[in-house]
Order: sequence, then structure tokens, then C-alpha cells
Amino acid sequence: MQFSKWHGIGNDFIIVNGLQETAATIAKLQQQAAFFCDRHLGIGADGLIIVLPSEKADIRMKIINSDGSEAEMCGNGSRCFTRYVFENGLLLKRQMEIETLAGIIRTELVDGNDGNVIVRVDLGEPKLKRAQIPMQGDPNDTAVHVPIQIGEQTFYATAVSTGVPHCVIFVEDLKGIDLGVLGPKVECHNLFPRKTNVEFVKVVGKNEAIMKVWERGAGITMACGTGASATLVAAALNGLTERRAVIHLDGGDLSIEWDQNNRVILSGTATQVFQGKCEIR
Ligand SMILES: N[C@@H](CCC[C@H](N)C(=O)O)C(=O)O
Repeated sequence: MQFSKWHGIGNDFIIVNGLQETAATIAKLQQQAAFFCDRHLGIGADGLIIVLPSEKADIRMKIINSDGSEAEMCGNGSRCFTRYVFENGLLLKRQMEIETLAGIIRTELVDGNDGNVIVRVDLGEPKLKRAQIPMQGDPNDTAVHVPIQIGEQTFYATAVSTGVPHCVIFVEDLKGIDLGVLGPKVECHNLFPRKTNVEFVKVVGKNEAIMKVWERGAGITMACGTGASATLVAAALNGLTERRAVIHLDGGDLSIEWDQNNRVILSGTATQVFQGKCEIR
């Protein structure tokens, strides 16, 4: 089977054109996703993306995490997917509608100033998980910023879904956060019955923040597009940033805007690394 390896600022994916594969092969591929994503025994990636036909949109994206679980959506993956389907001639449109388990997202290929191709993703409206804790002074409203207890430590979390669940925690001392220890504890905290992606964030200006991510089903990754988007929404809601900001991640920067129509727009690069062939058993 032919595959391509792509990354969106270091968040990397194996992409397979499922349009030319049988349903049986796609099922096997999905079952073996964890093996293909394994960095020692397989190709190595944070996730596996399969291109499929859609009856509701131009095309469908299936995204499987490196542990084999299926995610509803993927921000960085959708940028890679958009360039992949365009450059391989599977869809000759610079603006496309992509069906995902989180609904239909809209993407657009845009020529950047520096010669880079930028992919813009309209993730739709963010959803807030409002805790049943009355806000001070307003008994009808409920908090978006809630305490979460991890061992001896109490953090304040803002839960936002941008297609997949995110728990955003603002901290002053990002270097003091042991992501490998705290990430899985927050991911599996009982506040999140379907688990969650986890972002620790230091805001460094009204239009700028630094983010580290522990992804549900993948662990520490160099970047997360829906996570950077959830971070911007959480920061703006908490009055920490404006509604447009650059989020700095280990693999590079993403530009996020939460526009006046309540839609979250993510922009960044998508890069092909190599192509190859693998055997499906
Ligand atoms: N890396 C992604 C998110 C992928 C899905 C996530 N691990 C989940 O299970 O929710 C992104 O760029 O958004």
C-alpha cells in the first residue's frame, strides 16, 4: 500500500488514499494503526489519516491516534489532508469541505508571503463545557474556569471543544510543568468521561501564548491545531488575550482567530516528509 508522511509543525501523520482501497483493507489498516504509528516498529507518527469518499461534503477524513483510538477531528491533520488531496489530484479545489466525525470543516489553500503554502481551517463554533459552579455575583451563569485536583496540586482548567475535547490550564511557570506526569492524569480525570487533550499555557502578551500539549491517544506531541485553537478561545474567555493570537508550540507557530461569527479559524503550514510503501497483513 502507498502512503505519504506529512507534518503540521511537527505533529506528524501517515496519510493513505482510501479511495483506491477496499473496505476490508481500510478496516485492517485501522486495526493496525498503532503498529504503523509506532516509532520503533512501524513508520512512526502521531496519527494515521485515511482519505475516504463523502456523501455530505467534498471528501471525508478519518483520523486514528497513535494508540489506535479514533478521534473526531484533527486540526494539524486537516491541513496536511487538504494539501495531500490537492497535490495528489484527488480534489482539484483550493477551498474544500471535509466531513469528519465532528461535522463538516472548511479548509482553504492560501499562498503565504514567503512562498509557503498556508492552509486555513474553519473549525466552526467552539463548545464550552460549563461547570455547575455559580459565577460570583451571577447565579444564572456557570464557570468555565474550574478547579481540577491532581494529587496535591489544584489547577484551574477551561474545558473547550474545538471538534475534540481540550482542557486548557494557564500557568506562570511552564518550565516547572512535568507534562509526562501531569498530562495523562488530566487526560483521564473523571471530569472528562471521554478523556481529553491537555494544554498547559503561558500567556506572554495580548496576542501571544506558549503552549505545551499532551494529546489524548498520542501523548506529548510537538503541536496540536485544535489545542492551539481551544487555547485561544480559553484565553480570550478568561480575558487573557484578544480574539486573535499566535500560539507558539514546540514545532512552530500557529495563528488563530475567534471571529465575530463565533467561528474559530486556524492557519499554518503543512509539509510532506516522504512517500513509501508498506504491507498490510
Ligand atoms: N493533533 C490533533 C488532534 C488529534 C486528535 C486528538 N489526539 C484526540 O484524540 O482528540 C490536532 O492537531 O488537532
